[in-house]
Amino acid sequence: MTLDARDPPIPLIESLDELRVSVDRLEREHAAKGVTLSGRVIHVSHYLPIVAALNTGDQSGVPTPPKTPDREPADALEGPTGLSPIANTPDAALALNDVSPRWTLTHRRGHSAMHSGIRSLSATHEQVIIGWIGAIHLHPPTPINSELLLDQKVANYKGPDDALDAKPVSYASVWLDDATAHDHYEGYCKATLWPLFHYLLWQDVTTELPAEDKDWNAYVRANEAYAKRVAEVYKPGDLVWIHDYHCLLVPRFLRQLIPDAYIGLFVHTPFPSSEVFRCLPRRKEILDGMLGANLVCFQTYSYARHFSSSCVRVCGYESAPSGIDIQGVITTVMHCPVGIDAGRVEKDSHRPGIAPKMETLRNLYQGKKIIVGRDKLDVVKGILQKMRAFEKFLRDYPQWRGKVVMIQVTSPALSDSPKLERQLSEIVAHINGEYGSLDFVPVHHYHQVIKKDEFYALLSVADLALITPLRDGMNTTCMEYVICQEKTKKSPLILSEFMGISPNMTHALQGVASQINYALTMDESEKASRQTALYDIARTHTSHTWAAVLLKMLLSLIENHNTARKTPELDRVLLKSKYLSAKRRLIMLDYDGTLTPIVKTPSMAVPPLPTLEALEKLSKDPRNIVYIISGRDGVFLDQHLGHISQIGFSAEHGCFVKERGTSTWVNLSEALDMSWMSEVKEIFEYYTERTTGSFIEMKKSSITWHFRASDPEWGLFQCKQCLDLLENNVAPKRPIEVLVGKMNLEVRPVAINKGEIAKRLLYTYPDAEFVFCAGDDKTDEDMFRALGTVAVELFLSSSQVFSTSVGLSSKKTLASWHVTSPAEIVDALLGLCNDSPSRSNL
Ligand SMILES: O=P(O)(O)OC[C@H]1O[C@H](O[C@H]2O[C@H](CO)[C@@H](O)[C@H](O)[C@H]2O)[C@H](O)[C@@H](O)[C@@H]1O
Repeated sequence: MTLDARDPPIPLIESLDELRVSVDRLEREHAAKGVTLSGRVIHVSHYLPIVAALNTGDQSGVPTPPKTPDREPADALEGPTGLSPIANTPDAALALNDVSPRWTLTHRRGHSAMHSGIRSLSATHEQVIIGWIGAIHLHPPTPINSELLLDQKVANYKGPDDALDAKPVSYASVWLDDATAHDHYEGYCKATLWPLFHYLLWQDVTTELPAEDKDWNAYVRANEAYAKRVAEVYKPGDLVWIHDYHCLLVPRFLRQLIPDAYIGLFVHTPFPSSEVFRCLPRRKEILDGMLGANLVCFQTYSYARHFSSSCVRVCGYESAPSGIDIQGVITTVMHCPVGIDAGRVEKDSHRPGIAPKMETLRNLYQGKKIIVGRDKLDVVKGILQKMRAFEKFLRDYPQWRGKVVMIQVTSPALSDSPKLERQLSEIVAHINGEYGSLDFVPVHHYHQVIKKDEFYALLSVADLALITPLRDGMNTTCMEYVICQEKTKKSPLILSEFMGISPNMTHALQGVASQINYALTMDESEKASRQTALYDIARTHTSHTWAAVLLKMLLSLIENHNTARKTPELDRVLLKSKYLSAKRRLIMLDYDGTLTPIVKTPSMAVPPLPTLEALEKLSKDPRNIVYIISGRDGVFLDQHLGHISQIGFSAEHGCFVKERGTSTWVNLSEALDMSWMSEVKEIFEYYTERTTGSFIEMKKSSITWHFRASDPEWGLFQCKQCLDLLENNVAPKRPIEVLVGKMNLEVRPVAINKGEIAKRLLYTYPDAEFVFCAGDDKTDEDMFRALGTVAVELFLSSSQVFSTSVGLSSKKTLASWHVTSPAEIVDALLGLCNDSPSRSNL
C-alpha cells in the first residue's frame, strides 16, 4: 500500500542544540523589541505526572497505582524516561519528597513521550506543570478534606529526575470533584471523543449512546477548572502549552481569562476527517474551544488538514495560508510529531538485566523466527485484525508453519473489554488449534503489564515487529523497537498506515500477510539499509526536539501577536457626546454585514426592524445626513429601504447614487467603458458550471459571483482560481477592479469605489462636525481610507470622526473603532437618536 501523497514525511529538522539556539535567539529578539517574556512555560495536561495517596493509619495499606490512561503500551511499563524503579515505591517517594508521612506522592506512569519532552525544556526554561492529581487512594478508605495540604505537597514535589534540571519545575493540581472527573474522562473523553477521533462511531463501540449532556457538562466544567488554575499561576510573558483531547476547551476559556496569553494547543490523538468530526453534536463548541489558541498543533499534516477542513465546513470559518481566520484573527495550524527520548531508551536497552532475558527468549524459541507485537487491549489497536492477518500468513505460506512464533503482549486498557478479551482468546485458540501441534504453539498471548527489561529483551530478539492499529495518534513502541534493534538484528518493522508515525517511518513495511513473508526472507543488506533510515528518524525526531519545536513555533508567532494593532471598542459615551454637540452630522453606513447580519442567500438579507427604526429616526433629524453606501444594486436598496425618503444611497460600490429626497438613480459609471462585463460574466459562468451551489448576481455596472452555498473548500479553491484568472488575464487589459468579498468575488469599474463616494459626501457637507462611518468588509476600507485623508483637509479632529469596523479588535482595518456585530452598530445608532441613554450609559 502506498502512503497518502498529501501526508509527506517530516523533513529532517534542526538538531536539539540548533533548536535551543533558535529559541534563545527568538527570545532575545523579542526582548530587544520590548516584548516581555517570563522565560517560563506552563504545561497543562489531563493528569499530573504524580499519584497521591493518603495513608490514614493502617500501615499495611499501600497505594495501588491507578490504571494507566490511554497511551502507548510502552507507557504502561516503567516508562522510557527510565525512572528509577525505587521512586515508584511509596517509601522511596517519601524519602525523596520529605512529605508528611501521611501523604505519599509517587511518579505517575504514562504519557512518557509527552512528559520526557516537557521535562527536557527544563534545560532552558522554568516550568509549571498543571494537571489533575487523579483519584486519591486512601488506605483504608476514609473521607478526607486535605486539599490544601496536598496542594503544598504537590507544589514542592520533586520527581525522580527533577534534581537534574537546570531550571526549576513546579506542579499545580487542578481539583475536580469525583463526578466531574469521572464524567469528564470516562464519559466525554473516552466514550465520545476517543472513539470519534479514532473513526469509531459510537454505535460500533457501545450499544448505548454516550450520556451526551451529562458528560458534556462535566467536560466543560473540567476544562474551566484547568483554565482557572492556569490563570491563578500565570505571570505576564508565560508561554502556555495545553495538551491533548481532554483539554480542547481550555484555550478558549483561558483566552477569556487572559486575553493576551500566548497559547499553544497540542493534540496527541488523531483528528478525524471533517465528515466524521461533523457527527459530533458539540462539534462547533469543540472547534471554537480549540481556536482560542494562537497555535494548534497536531502529530501529522493529515490531522492538521482535517482540523482546518472542519473549521471551514462545520463553522464556516475562512482558511488562511497559515491557519484559520476568524474575522481577521488567525489561529495558526501546524504539525510536529512527537518522538521518544531516544538517548534514554538506547541506554536502558543495554541495562545489564536485559542480556540474560534475551538469552532465555532465544533458548525458548530456538530455531524459530520471532514476531512481536505489544498493544493496549483496546479496539482501536486492531489486535483481532492482526491475528487474522497472521492466520492468513500461515495459510498462504505453509512453509513457515512450525517455524514462526507470534508473541503478542496486551496491556490492560482503562476500561476492560471482556468481549474483546474473549474474541482475542478465541482467535488465538483457533490459530493454535489449526496450525499448532503438541510440541509447537504458534501464538503466545500474554495479557499483562510486563517489566521494561523484559519488553526491551523481547524487542531486541525479534525478527519482526507487527504494529498495526486501526488508528493511532502516533505510536512510540515502533521507535523503541528500532532503537533496540540497532545493536542486535536490524530486523524489519511492519506498520499500519493509519498511525501518526507512519508518514515519518517510510522505511517500514506496510500490509500484513504477504509482508510478513517478505520481511522474514529479507536479505541482510536491505534490513540494514531500512534500519539505518528508521534509526535516523528515531534518533533525530525525539521527544526533546518535539518540545523544542513547539516552543520555537509559539515564539515565532509572538511577533504577529504583539504587533497586531488592536482596534478599540467603540466608545459609545464619547460617540453620543460628540453627536449631541454637533450641529451637522454625516452618517455613512455600509449595508450587508453592517446593518444586517450576513446570511446564506443575498435575497434573505432584509433589514431587521431595529435597523429600520434607527434609520428612520436618524434621517428625520434635520441635522443628520444619512447615506447607505453599499455594493447592492439600486433595485434591492429601493425595495427594502427606499421608503425612508430622507436617506441618500450609493449602490454597486459607488457606480450609482440616489440623493436624499429624490427618486432618481444617477449612473456615475455611464461614461465608463463597460465592455468588460460580458467577458467577466463568461468567466463567472465557467466557474458557476463547475461549482455546485454558486451563482452570479448581475447588476447594472458590476457583477458578483457567490459561492457561500457551495462546498466551502471547493468553493474557495474555485474562487482562488477564478481570482487568479481575472487578476492576471483580464484586469491588466480592462478598466476593472476585482474584489474579494464575503464568500464572493465582485468586479466593478476601477474608477469608482466606496471611498470616492465618501470623499464626495465629505466635500459636499464640509460643515459636518461629526462623522460616523461603519463597514465590515474590504470594500469599506476605501471609505475609512478616504476619511483619514479628507478629514485632515476639512480640519476635522480625530475625536469627531468615528470610523467603525464590524469585526474583532484584532482584525486588520483602517477604522479607529470596532464593534463585533451588526446588532451593535444598530444599537449604537439607536443610542444616538433615542432620548434614553444608550446601552453603555446605563
Ligand atoms: O457593500 P455591502 O452592502 O456590504 O454589500 C456587499 C455584497 O453583499 C451581498 O453579498 C454578501 O451578503 C449576502 C447576504 O448576507 C451573503 O449571502 C453573501 O455571501 C455576501 O457576499 C450582495 O449580494 C452583494 O451584491 C454585495 O455586493
